[in-house]
Amino acid sequence: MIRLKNISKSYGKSFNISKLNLHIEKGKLTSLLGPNGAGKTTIIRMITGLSSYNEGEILYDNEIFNRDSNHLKKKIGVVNQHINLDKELSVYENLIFAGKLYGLKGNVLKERVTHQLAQFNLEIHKDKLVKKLSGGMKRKLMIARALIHFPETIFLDEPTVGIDLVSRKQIWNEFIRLKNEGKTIILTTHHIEEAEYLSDKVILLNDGIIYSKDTPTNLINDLGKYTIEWFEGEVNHKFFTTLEKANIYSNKLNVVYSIRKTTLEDVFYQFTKKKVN
Ligand SMILES: Nc1ncnc2c1ncn2[C@@H]1O[C@H](COP(=O)(O)OP(=O)(O)OP(=O)(O)O)[C@@H](O)[C@H]1O
Repeated sequence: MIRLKNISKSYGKSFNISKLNLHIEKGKLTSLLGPNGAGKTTIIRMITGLSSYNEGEILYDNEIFNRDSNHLKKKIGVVNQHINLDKELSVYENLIFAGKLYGLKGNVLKERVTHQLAQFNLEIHKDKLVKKLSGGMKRKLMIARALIHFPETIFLDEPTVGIDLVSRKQIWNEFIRLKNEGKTIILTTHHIEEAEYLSDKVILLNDGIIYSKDTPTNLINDLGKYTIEWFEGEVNHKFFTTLEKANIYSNKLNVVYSIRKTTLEDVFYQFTKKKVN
């Protein structure tokens, strides 16, 4: 379990996290969702030792984690939001280099690299220089690289940006496989359907403050399981706990409408609208 206790951090006057408390459960996939600038990357950077904080402590299984906790860092894999591959090296060389940084060598290193190339459909590109890869391929390589040492805890900061739908779904399967192996995964994404599909828990945050933490199903049920959607100058939504209540309401509408199941995207949209406006 990862625990943030009373974490405070500020970037001058522009952004402030004050006494943040958070538990991230072991073996689960937890998503951090929030609008641009909510603080998702800042939180991930603090938990992975890439950013400092002013106050508080971070614990991995009751052990204090700081920027010098190298033995704990070896158990972590991080996919950064920004592409930070070595673009003058090939796909294969990037994976070899990353593996060596984690102390892998010989046949073990070669086997891991071969495994990762296969998992992310990168075999045919293995000798290409990174600078010649498409954006989606670079993203896949970022994920393959972060998992080269089979980490226990995996941080994915917008890992599937720019990846096509088919590849994205293959990557989702890989994340589910990792979760089923007992890995702890922390995800940020602007693909809300990705978070709905993958997450055990979703954290909604804005301005460095956590507003909710629950399962996708509970967050959806809290808003109302059924949505009526109609257009009257703008798109309108109303949420209902039962289909019967939605039907009664819809009978009073004199416009074209649709009734559908509420999604996590509706939850996120309502949350963001309220917090940003
Ligand atoms: N190095 C920095 N120096 C100053 N301000 C920063 C720095 N990094 C981030 N910020 C500010 O901190 C706030 C939170 O940024 P952060 O990147 O954590 O948000 P985010 O939720 O990940 O956003 P996005 O969805 O756009 O990636 C923003 O207002 C941002 O401008």
